[in-house]
Amino acid sequence: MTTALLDVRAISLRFGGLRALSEVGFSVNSGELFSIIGPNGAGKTSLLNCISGRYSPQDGEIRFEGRDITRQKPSKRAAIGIGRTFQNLALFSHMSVLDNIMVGRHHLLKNNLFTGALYWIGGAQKEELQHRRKVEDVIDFLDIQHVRKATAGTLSYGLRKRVELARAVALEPKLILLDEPMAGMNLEEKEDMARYIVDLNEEWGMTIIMIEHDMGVVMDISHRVMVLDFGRKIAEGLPEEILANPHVRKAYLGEEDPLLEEPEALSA
Ligand SMILES: Nc1ncnc2c1ncn2[C@@H]1O[C@H](COP(=O)(O)OP(=O)(O)OP(=O)(O)O)[C@@H](O)[C@H]1O
Repeated sequence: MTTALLDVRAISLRFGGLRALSEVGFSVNSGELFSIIGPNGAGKTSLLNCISGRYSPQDGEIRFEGRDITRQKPSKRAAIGIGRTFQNLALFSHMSVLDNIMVGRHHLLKNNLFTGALYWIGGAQKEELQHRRKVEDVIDFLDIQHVRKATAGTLSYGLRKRVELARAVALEPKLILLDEPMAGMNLEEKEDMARYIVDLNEEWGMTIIMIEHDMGVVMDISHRVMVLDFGRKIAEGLPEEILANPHVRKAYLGEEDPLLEEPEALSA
C-alpha cells in the first residue's frame, strides 16, 4: 500500500465559540495537484494554516510522509518539505527580487545541521555555488530574469506574486501550499500563473495544494478538488464530479439543490 504524502485526519479547529474546521479529513498523494474551494469564510486558509503549522487544530492529526507533524513548529515543517505562499503578499518590499529568493534558501540551510557543518570544514564555496545555481534555475523557470535586481516593492502585482512563488519554490519543497495564487490578477497574468503551476507539478514534480476562487482555472488544472462549506468537507472528487455535484452547486455557486427541493406537486 502506498502512503499518502499528506494525510489529514479529522481535524477540528475552533476560535473561541467559532468552529472554523469540523472533522476535516483528506489525503494528497505525491505528484497530485489538489485544489480546495469553498465560499468565503469556509475555512480554506485555516486548513492551510493547520498544514503549515501556523494554527494548531484542537482535534485530529496531520501526517506528512507517514509521520505525525500535528504539533511540529512551522519552521520544522518547512525544513521537512512543506512550503507555502500567502493570500496577501509576504515579500520584503525594500529588498531586491534576488535577495527575497535567497532569504528563503538561507533559512532552509540554517535549519540543516549537516550543511552548517560543511561550511565550517571548507565546503562553503561549493555549497554557495549550488545554492546560487538553484536560485538561478528558479528565476529562469518563472521568467523573472529581467527583474532580478529590481526592488520587490516596485514591481507590478502579478510579478510580485510570481516572485513570491519563486521564493517558495527555491526552498525545494515536496509539498507546496498556494493560497489564492491568482487573486487580483488580470486574465493574462492568470494564464501565466496557471502555466507555472502546471509546470511545477508536471516538470518539477512538486505536489501542490491550491486554494483558488477562479473556478475555470481550478477545474482546468486540478487532478482532484475538495469543497469546504462552513468548516466542513462537503465533497471531494475529480473536477467533473465536483461540477456535477448538486450540493456543491448550491453551497458554492448559489444554485438550488434539487435533492433538497420539494417536489413541485407538494409545494404547489
Ligand atoms: N486567527 C483567527 N482568529 C479568529 N477567527 C479566525 C481566525 N482565522 C480565521 N478565523 C475565522 O475562521 C473562519 C474561516 O476563515 P478562513 O479564513 O479559514 O476562511 P476562507 O475559506 O479561507 O475564506 P476566504 O475565501 O474569505 O479567504 C472565518 O469565520 C474566520 O473569521
